[in-house]
Amino acid sequence: MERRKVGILGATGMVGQRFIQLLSNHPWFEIAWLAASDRSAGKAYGEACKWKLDTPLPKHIAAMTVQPNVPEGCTGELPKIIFAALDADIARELEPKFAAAGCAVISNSSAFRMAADVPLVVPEVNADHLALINAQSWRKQRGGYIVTNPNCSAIGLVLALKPLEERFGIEGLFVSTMQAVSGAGYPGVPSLDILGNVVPFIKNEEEKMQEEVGKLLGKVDGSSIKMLDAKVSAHCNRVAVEDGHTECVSVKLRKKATREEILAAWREFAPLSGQHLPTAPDQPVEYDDAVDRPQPRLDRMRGRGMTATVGRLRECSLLDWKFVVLSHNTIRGAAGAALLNAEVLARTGQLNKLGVPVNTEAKLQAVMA
Ligand SMILES: NC(=O)C1=CN([C@@H]2O[C@H](COP(=O)(O)OP(=O)(O)OC[C@H]3O[C@@H](n4cnc5c(N)ncnc54)[C@H](OP(=O)(O)O)[C@@H]3O)[C@@H](O)[C@H]2O)C=CC1
Ligand SMILES: N[C@@H](CC(=O)OP(=O)(O)O)C(=O)O
Repeated sequence: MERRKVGILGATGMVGQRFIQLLSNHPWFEIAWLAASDRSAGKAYGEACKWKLDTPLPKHIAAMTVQPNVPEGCTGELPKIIFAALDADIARELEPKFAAAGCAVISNSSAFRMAADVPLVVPEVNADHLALINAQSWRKQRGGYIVTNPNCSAIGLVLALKPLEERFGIEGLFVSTMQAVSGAGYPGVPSLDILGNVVPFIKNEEEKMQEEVGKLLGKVDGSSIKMLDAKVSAHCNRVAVEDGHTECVSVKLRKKATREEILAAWREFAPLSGQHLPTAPDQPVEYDDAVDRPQPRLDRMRGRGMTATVGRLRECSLLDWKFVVLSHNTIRGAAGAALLNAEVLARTGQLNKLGVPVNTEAKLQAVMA
């Protein structure tokens, strides 16, 4: 099968590099275009980027020229599938330009996550929300659209919560995070601030987690999302860990559940099985019953970085149950999340009619039974 050509906006950053790593041998997609800021445009990628990952930068990618960050600046044909890894302010300006040019913009940034007609999606949790793209004006005019994935801490959290919400309902939750430094991009948090230290503040993070969980676990209601009716309180902290966000969660359920019932809900959670999506892990949520797991260094690469590891399930004297969840912030929490969204869009035919006006009848068949 011929691979579809894709582009990466923000290709030189921490998430952009993960996109390159995950796309390098992807069976469905091939990198054909890379863009970053004006500082990088015109340079060879290998010169513009400080490669920080532990696999080598592929030679053919290092030799590619970084393009200007506008659709019309492309030498040759602009790929119609754009993975975007831009800071929110820049994304707010640039992503609509690419959607208006008929591209599927598969975004990591928070800029449009809470917009009423923009899907905020983790495929195992709410793939049916992708139907919202049909309400976007870019879709009607030239076929383009924006799809987003959540904040990296919200992703691990909702993977653990979705099986509980489905079976028991969630009334409220309290979560406290320990977030890796790679979450702040490169160069990110100064070493003198973080070494031997914990910083109990990440700008806007608690607000984003709280509101995104409501949308992710919400229900499609016509052409909008009815938010989950639950109270969410988040504390977010930066810790001296390279990759992997750890979260301590206490949850109040609507229906009482035993420990065995909760473990079964996680174990049996396999909404994408049978879809054969290259980036989907066999087990999206894995429980480890060792007393001292999950740990970022030991567990972040489970399921090739796409599995959320849960552990330490025990009764909570304030709410009902408490547990710990860990997920890789730049794979499951960013580039891998966007890639999985693109794979679902490919499977459901939503990457076919880009660059042409689209009849807005919802064609998407939800991939979840
Ligand atoms: N790191 C993480 O764990 C996660 C990050 N995200 C989100 O993903 C996005 C990217 O984050 P991250 O990779 O960490 O950030 P980085 O700071 O590491 O990278 C930013 C990227 O944006 C590019 N850029 C900056 N200005 C412009 C511009 N005007 N036009 C085009 N490109 C520009 C940079 O290019 P240049 O090199 O030329 O400056 C670089 O490629 C952010 O919205 C972030 O919040 C989401 C989930 C997790
Ligand atoms: N702020 C997160 C990463 C991130 O970029 O989040 P968002 O995509 O919501 O801006 C962290 O520091 O770990």
